Amino acid sequence: MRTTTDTRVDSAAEPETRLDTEEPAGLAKPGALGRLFAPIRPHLIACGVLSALSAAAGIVPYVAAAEMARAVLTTPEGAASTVWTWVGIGAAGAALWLVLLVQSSRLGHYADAAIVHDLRVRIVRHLGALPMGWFRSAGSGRVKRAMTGDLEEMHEVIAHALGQLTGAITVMVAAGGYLFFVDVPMALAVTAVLGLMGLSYRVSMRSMTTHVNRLIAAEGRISAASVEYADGIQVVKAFGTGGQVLRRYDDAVNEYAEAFAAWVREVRYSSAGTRLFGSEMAVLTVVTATGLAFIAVGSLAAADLVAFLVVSVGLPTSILPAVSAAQGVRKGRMGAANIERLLSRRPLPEPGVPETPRGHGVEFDNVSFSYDGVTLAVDRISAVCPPGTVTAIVGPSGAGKTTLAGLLPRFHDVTEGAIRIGGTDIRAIRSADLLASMSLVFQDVALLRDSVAENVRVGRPGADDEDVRRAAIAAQIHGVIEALPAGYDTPLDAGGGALSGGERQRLTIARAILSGAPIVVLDEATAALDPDSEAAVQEALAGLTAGKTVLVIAHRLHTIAGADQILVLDNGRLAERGRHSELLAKGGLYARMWAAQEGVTA
Ligand SMILES: Nc1ncnc2c1ncn2[C@@H]1O[C@H](COP(=O)(O)OP(=O)(O)OP(=O)(O)O)[C@@H](O)[C@H]1O
Repeated sequence: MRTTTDTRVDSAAEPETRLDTEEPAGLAKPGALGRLFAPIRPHLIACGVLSALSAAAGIVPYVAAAEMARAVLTTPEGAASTVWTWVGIGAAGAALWLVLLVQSSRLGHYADAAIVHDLRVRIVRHLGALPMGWFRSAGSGRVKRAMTGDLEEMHEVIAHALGQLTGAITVMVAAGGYLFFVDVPMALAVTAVLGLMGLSYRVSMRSMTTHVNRLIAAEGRISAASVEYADGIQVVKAFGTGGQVLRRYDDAVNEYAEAFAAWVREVRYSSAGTRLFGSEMAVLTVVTATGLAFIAVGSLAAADLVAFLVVSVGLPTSILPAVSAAQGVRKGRMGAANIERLLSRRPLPEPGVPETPRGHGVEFDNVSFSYDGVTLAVDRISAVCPPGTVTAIVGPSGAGKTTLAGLLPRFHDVTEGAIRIGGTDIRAIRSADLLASMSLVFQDVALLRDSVAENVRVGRPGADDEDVRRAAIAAQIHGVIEALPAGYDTPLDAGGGALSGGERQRLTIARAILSGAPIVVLDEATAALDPDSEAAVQEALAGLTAGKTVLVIAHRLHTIAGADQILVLDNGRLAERGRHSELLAKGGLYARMWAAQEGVTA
């Protein structure tokens, strides 16, 4: 079965599946940020206004200091009252700066909490409505990125970057205005230094998107190679393929380092220019040199130079946060684009007027399905699976067994034909009811980070401890659970911790038994279990499947020799159908597969 948690190295190596037709991260319709932030626009505007006012108030103490100096230096005798007035103005500015800063930060964080919560709920609801097949194709990394990384970028923009940007712009305008008011030629000299800083910054950011996308792609390959290594560690160790996997990891790391080095190489001069022209040292040097020269020729008063020294030297420190804020906004735009793309994925269509199936027999009626719209993974298959019978699906690897079985719980919707349960098209059944009507037991056993009891109770939330115990007994796992350190209360990690493969599978069988769903879709484990475990699993399955409509994807034919009907798939088509003895007598594909397996196992 092709699943996201398969332990096969080859499947883990696939960076993208053909189903996942998303554009690369970050390349999306512009304006995503604005659209996602629409519900909190009034808050953001208020936050921006408060940040701007706070930044303007923050300039006042500097201006006050400069004005005091000018007053004292130009008219020392009558300066006292002017000085005290500016002391008052400066103090009021400082107090206002603090109050407004706290208010704008409070508002920003409030808006942030509201929108991030809103987006989280929307994402979770949307993920709940997406077809299961999407999760299998996109992988857990995509889901994790939307729930964590992309949302963090949003937080960065709302809670920090917007305030920093508006603040920096206000400082530039307010302080610049004051400096032009004091002396135009000097103000032009300061503008020239800061202009050079802006120019260098623009040059260094010219090809940022290209470099960032290259880095993101390399990062993706590094994490794919790490997951591949961790997921396939058993195969890697057993077959000594570690070298090959590690080489892929090395290549990805080298590509990342090379991408980074290329970026650094390209921007080394422009970045240095940004730092140099954006430093207090540069502004101080230019202001002092130009100011003294102007004083020497009599075009500038010494008092005015003091004003420039007080106000302009602090400008780079106020403006530089805007540089990182601008980057934060860029990243936020990428995160918003990713979230918007996820939210725009088509959910599983729900029926307008849901129907209730009359019975639990399953019928595949001329069913076809294609992942890529070109090749049919399932090609016009018809079969009837009456209630209380076992239908086995067999066939070579890639024949379409997993795909066909996955169409029943609507992991994907059929491309053509129909699947019916109790005579009702599954697309006319509410998806929650559809899933409640079946137990899915897959080989990539999904366990929760919770106690053993809760892991079984997932089958029927609200079931009491006695029901859980009875299900565990029927699934032949009760004895194993009792032997665990804390019995049913033993915590499990997602991988199942101390439980063996067979035990983990029996735990999910217990879960399915507890659910009591009338249809069972089962993917038999491909990994060979030891004879004792296999016998226990088979007994557990007998407890699960009695009286149900059972569909089993079988890899080891001897386990389904007693099935009521066997569908033999080949290349997406139904090659043969019948009971074990009939198919053997036919001497076709099934008989050949049987001979090959018996030959191997004999
Ligand atoms: N998510 C997917 N996206 C695109 N193609 C897929 C996807 N999953 C399976 N396929 C393709 O569909 C075809 C049928 O695959 P499927 O996994 O159903 O076969 P299978 O009989 O279950 O194989 P196996 O026994 O190896 O699990 C194969 O050609 C496979 O490459």
